[in-house]
Amino acid sequence: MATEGKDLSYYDKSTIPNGKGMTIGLVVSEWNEKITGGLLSGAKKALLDNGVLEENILIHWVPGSFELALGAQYLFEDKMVDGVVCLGSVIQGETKHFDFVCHGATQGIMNVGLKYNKPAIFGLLTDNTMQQAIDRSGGKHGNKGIECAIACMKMVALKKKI
Ligand SMILES: Nc1c(NC[C@H](O)[C@H](O)[C@H](O)CO)[nH]c(=O)[nH]c1=O
Ligand SMILES: CC(=O)[C@@H](O)COP(=O)(O)O
Repeated sequence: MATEGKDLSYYDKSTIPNGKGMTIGLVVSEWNEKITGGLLSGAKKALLDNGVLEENILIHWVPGSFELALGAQYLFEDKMVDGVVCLGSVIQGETKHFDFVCHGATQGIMNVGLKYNKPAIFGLLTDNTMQQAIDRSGGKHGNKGIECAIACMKMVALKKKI
């Protein structure tokens, strides 16, 4: 199922663990800041709405999506975070650069979560157009930031349960 027809902002609150004891990092790309700022707003609100204390939400900006994984690694290495949500927006330009940024960011985010055995959530929008990015960062398809914050909370809770 594509994003079309899915509301990225929807979640069943009854399935969300209480976030009171969780510390969550939000690493955000400066590139396409209007888009990533929307993702950040959604993610932060979702965490707060489900019990995560504001002082336990650690927000850090990195230059671009290619740096998201290293930003997450800094948090895993130096802070007692339970999980990190990586938020970025890559929009196709004239060249193949889009492919390399997306690939590098994707592999990096996956690998850092596996390395630290903690959730590093893939909040990267990889869009053909700015409108597609707008639609997925609080527009007609909802907010990928909300989806990713909820995914992070669920994975943190799962790790504690196992
Ligand atoms: N074109 C986009 C970029 N490019 C920058 C890279 O992410 C990286 O910061 C640079 O190559 C230096 O290492 N980043 C995005 O997040 N979105 C883009 O559309
Ligand atoms: C994803 C990118 O890096 C891209 O926006 C850069 O644009 P271009 O491919 O036209 O150089």
